[in-house]
Amino acid sequence: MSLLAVEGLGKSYDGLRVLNDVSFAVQPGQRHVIIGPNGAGKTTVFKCITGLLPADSGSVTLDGKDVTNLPVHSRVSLGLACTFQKTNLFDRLTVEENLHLAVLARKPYRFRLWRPLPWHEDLRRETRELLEEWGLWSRRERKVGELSYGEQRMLEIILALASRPRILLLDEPTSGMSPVETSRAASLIKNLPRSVALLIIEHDMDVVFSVAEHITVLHHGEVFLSGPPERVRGDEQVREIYFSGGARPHA
Ligand SMILES: Nc1ncnc2c1ncn2[C@@H]1O[C@H](COP(=O)(O)OP(=O)(O)OP(=O)(O)O)[C@@H](O)[C@H]1O
Repeated sequence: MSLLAVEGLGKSYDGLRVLNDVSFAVQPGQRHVIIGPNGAGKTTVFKCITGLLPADSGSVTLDGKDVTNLPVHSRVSLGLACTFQKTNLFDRLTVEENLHLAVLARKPYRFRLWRPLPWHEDLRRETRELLEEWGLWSRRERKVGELSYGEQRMLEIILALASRPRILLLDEPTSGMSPVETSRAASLIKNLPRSVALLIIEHDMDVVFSVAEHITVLHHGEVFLSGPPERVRGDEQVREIYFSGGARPHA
């Protein structure tokens, strides 16, 4: 069974149709990349999957459960996590404090001043494990606002993992990064654990082909092609879509 299934998704903004009958599926642990020219509807698909926007038609199924009408937080508790292009960190807190808050946010408790010590120690230990696992130990005391843009975006991916998602959606994880940062981010993404499936919107073709196991090409709000990277790489019309910007998809 697919981990995520998007079926017949349709969406309009003010009467203008931007998604039309979009269907694709993501398998457990799969690295699935969505590509398409500017305005193809990629971010809108993400917003419908996460619940930030209601779909006009179609359905979103997560691990066999229809989540089409569920709010964002319910989808998160079913194992969905997402990072968007704008970073969402606490600049004045340290790397460790940001991560600690992300770990804390996963715990199904409301804030209480007095908690048994082991509870706090568990949180702290988990935070430290994540810092070590992702090579952030030496920078744990740095204020997030002092990190480079690329480091902040990578930290955000790591924070998203703190919720132990089954599927992580990354919207243009390398946008705005220098070439060095881009290759670091690509290797971080490649090393993410297989317990989490990845659905990634990406424009950088080197990153796309180094990470993707499956690619869905969106064009004018429709799925133009969905298949393995070799098929996408060899498709003349996909090249035309990207490099001439003019081709309409075959039906
Ligand atoms: N809130 C909105 N109101 C009206 N139109 C919108 C809104 N958000 C997006 N659009 C339009 O919907 C279409 C799809 O936008 P979307 O951001 O999903 O595309 P995209 O493929 O992610 O583009 P990009 O690669 O440039 O980020 C575009 O024509 C865009 O202008």
